Amino acid sequence: MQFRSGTLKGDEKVALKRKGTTADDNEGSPPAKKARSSKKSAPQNTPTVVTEKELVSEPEEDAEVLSSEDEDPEAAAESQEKLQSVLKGSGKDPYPDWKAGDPVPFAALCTTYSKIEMTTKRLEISAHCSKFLQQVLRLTPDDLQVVVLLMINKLAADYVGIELGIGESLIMKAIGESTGRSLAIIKADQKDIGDLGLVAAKSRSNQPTMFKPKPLTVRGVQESLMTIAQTEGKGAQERKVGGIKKLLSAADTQFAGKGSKGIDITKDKGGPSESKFIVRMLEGKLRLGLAEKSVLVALSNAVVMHESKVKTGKDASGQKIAEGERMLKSIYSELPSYEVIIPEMLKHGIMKLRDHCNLRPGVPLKPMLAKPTKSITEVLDRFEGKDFTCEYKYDGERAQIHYVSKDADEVFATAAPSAGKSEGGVSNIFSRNSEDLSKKYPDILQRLPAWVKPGTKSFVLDCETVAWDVKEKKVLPFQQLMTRKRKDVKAEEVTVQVCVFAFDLLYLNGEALVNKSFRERREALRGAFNETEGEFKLAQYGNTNELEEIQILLEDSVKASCEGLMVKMLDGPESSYEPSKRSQNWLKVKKDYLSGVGDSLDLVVLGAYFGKGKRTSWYGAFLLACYNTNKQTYETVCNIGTGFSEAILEEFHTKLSENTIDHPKPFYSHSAGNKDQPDVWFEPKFVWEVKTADLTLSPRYKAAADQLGKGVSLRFPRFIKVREDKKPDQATSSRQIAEMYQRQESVAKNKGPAADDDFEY
Ligand SMILES: Nc1ncnc2c1ncn2[C@@H]1O[C@H](COP(=O)(O)OP(=O)(O)OP(=O)(O)O)[C@@H](O)[C@H]1O
Ligand SMILES: [Mg+2]
Ligand SMILES: [Mg+2]
Repeated sequence: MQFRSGTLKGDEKVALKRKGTTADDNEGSPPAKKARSSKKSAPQNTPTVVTEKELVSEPEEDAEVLSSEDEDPEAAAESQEKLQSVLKGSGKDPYPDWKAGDPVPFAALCTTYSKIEMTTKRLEISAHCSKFLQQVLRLTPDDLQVVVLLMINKLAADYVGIELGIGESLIMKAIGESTGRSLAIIKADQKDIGDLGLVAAKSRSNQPTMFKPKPLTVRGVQESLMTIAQTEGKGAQERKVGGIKKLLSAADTQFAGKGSKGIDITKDKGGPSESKFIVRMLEGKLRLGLAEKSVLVALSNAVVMHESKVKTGKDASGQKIAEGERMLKSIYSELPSYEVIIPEMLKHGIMKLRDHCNLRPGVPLKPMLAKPTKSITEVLDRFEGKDFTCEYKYDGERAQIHYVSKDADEVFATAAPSAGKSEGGVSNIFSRNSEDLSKKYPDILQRLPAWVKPGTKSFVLDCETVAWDVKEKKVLPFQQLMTRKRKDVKAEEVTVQVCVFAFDLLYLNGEALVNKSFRERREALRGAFNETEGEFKLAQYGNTNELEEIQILLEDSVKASCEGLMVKMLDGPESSYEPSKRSQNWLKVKKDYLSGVGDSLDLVVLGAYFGKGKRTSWYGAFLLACYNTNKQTYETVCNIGTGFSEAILEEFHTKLSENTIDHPKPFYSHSAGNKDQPDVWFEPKFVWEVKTADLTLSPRYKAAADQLGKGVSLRFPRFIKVREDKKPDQATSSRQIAEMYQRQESVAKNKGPAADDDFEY
């Protein structure tokens, strides 16, 4: 098939492909230029004009716990006040039936979950959370940590690497076996109801019970989930099913024997059913509309209220509540570990946390992220009147290196399970996801001590690992890095050499540097390390505000096999390191930016279409989605069939077919139209990086539809690579897509489609 520029939308192209062509016909085709000209010549693709008012979206909780992107301080103050009035309202405990010192009943947590699920109002959600946590603090403070972790649907901090996310088929099997219903009936119910949690609740409430098992406790459930998550090896699946069955049999004892009157799934979203929430925890998604950030805020509120009641017998003042919230947010951004913070907070009080909890080697923090830009002129506009620096943007894998030498004074019991820990020090590499990469890069850890100057005893370093051509002495493309094994790599057997490019220093010799200016941090970085050719380098940079000079830096960076530039504020509080935040103070300029879009997207694979011709046994095209962090749903954004090699299609077929599900998940937001249904649906698991010519509004897709009225879709989407370092809920958010669309439209309006290009490759 010939690619006819300007006549097809990306999705139409996929549709055509399905009629008998192969997926990568267009390998190497629609370049940005064609796509742009197509936009001019295809007026039917011109997006509907959206008014300012429509663009004002609801404030959205970001997946990154703390990123309070562009928060409006006035609105924040107002909501603080409202929250306090809600909090101070009725003093009744949310769950009366538990005595001080008793383990927290799981039913109590489920009651709170259910209340949260019944409202969409952020303040009510926070209030329910906070009241429940206050009751935990008063009656069973020892369980606080477990309760908080379950509220954010985690079994442990990310770096521990324990995750749920059990496949539908195992869960269905366990529901069937534990309730004596056949798998066929469970499947039929699932088809009908579309929500496994509710299927479990229904199955359970219809079941006559012979004896009454002991009620579940929060701690007991957490321990069982942990065991299930950690089951590996021979017969693991059977043992997992066994574990789930046990949990489900002990669930909902308060409803047991009450027959179908127990739970009416049509009412109240199934109510506080324990089975429902257990199943959702197993699936890895609670779907309460409870963002991690809200739990953090509720926790700080609850602790401040509790402390005040204990000390003075009265409610805390609004000011105290606000102070507590600021304190906990700031602590958590440097030390994102409830396992460390909660015990210290219970021991010393929330306002004393700074004395006990600080950034520390061994506990990875969420990295600071950058905002995309479309051109150097945009950078100059944004940083006008400020000193900034332009660093090469290396194209590899983000890495946070944590190190404490064996003879340092600092000893932390909470370091991640690391290679070096048993010998006394800390020596870890963490991914952007806070996953422990130490087993992937033993060669880096081995060489590390040689890069450190004698006085450097401990540090946390932010850097990019890049594949390195030892012979030619230059950076290799990202694809080379991906050919490295991910686990159990032996330093002697490394085939792909890596060079570490360091660009920030967050901690040095016992002191956190995150609040210092970038100029100072860079100075400290220079002072603490020795560069070693091909092994360890500081990121190349130039400090300039001149357009032409930046242009040259950009060209040089590309010659050095980099992706473009990272432009960073140098001085003042704005140049501090902002963990987990996509900051205005870090801007990325990519060499191959496409007008109006500026960056690639990372999308979740939800479904696929079978290929045609010789590819009937593989998938030829895929349905992709972005993530709505507010609603915790996946919103479809395009069909894609371009950019795949045969080998990769074969590989994807193998991997994806293990994750098929019979019906789309209830948290998939997709078009209901018959012709828009993919041939197969998948569990949300894989994240792919995709480039697009531009964004357009389309009734077939749902991305950012809340903000824009209609869904956004991608034109000429093209597969770039698998994002192994991103989880589905770290995919590009609906809000980012709305932002990209708005910026594209404002550029189109002001200057015409491609008028702002000040460089081109
Ligand atoms: N000098 C540098 N300073 C900061 N980051 C750098 C630098 N060089 C390379 N990087 C990498 O660039 C990344 C940011 O740009 P990139 O477009 O690669 O982001 P991404 O991983 O796709 O994530 P997202 O699209 O969510 O921002 C950083 O996370 C880091 O891994
Ligand atoms: Mg990158
Ligand atoms: Mg990206």
